[in-house]
Amino acid sequence: MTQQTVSLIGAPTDIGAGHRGASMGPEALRVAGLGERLSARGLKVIDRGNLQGPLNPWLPPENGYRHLDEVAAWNMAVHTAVRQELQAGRIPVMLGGDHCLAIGSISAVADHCRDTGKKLRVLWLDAHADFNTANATPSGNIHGMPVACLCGNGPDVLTGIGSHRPSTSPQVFRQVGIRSVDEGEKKLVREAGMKIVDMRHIDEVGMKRAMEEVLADIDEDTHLHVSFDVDFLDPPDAPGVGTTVRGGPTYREAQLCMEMIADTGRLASLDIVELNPAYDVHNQTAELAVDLVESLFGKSTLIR
Ligand SMILES: NC(=[NH2+])NCCC[C@H](N)C(=O)O
Ligand SMILES: [Mn+2]
Ligand SMILES: [Mn+2]
Repeated sequence: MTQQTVSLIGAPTDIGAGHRGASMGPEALRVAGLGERLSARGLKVIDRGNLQGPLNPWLPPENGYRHLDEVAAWNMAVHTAVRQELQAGRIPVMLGGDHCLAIGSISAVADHCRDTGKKLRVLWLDAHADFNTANATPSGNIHGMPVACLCGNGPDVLTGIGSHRPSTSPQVFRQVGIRSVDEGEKKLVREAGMKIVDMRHIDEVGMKRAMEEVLADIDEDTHLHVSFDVDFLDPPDAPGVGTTVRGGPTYREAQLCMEMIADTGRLASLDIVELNPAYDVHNQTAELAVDLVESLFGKSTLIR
């Protein structure tokens, strides 16, 4: 097999979040050895450095959105960078930054899939559904809205990023690890028919069967994008995030999830978002994220 190339793209901003500090995420992932570990897995790694965008003015929401113009500017930068790496045949790994940046990365992946005739599948690993709208949001923070925006439900400056509006549809998503959905947001995910593997389902059937369900209809034509919100993980293991929710996957469950994704051989792009070093303890959450991303790229403890 030809050697695959991974491009690391830093997007150092907390523009869509309710806590400051995710802007330090890209550097914490580098310090935790992300590039070196992927190289050691046999991948060619190019670090594109960090994108630039507006500073965080830290203002209250206006008309239901906080920092809307700045969020749009950052996402346009992410879109362009991710698109470029895909066109060059590389695997873009977007280092957030908060989860609003998935609007830019996934719209780029969706455009690329339209160009190449691939079938897009997004695995959204998260404690949250991130399907809020200006009406449903309890906070105005746009990191709680990217999935809705990508499905065309959001402000024009965000739903219009990329060459197609909407960029994608709820059918494209499989959400895993979900355990915090706001009241109005629940109604929206139900109406949209969003396929959600929530923690209750993982408790009931186990991570193995839950992931078998999630990965069932992936085939050789699938472009698999993983949007990994680090708050997916159980907070005692991963304190370095702004919005912790108790009762996430254990270390072993998260490993199995990543290993089963790797086994499909279809991973073609990745976001690592919401890592917040201001809340971390000795960079342990960044190190855990790197460990799991290695598994996503095929590291395994299997002996047989
Ligand atoms: N990407 C995240 N961490 N999202 C958290 C969203 C929290 C909450 N549902 C909100 O909309 O404000
Ligand atoms: Mn999220
Ligand atoms: Mn989250």
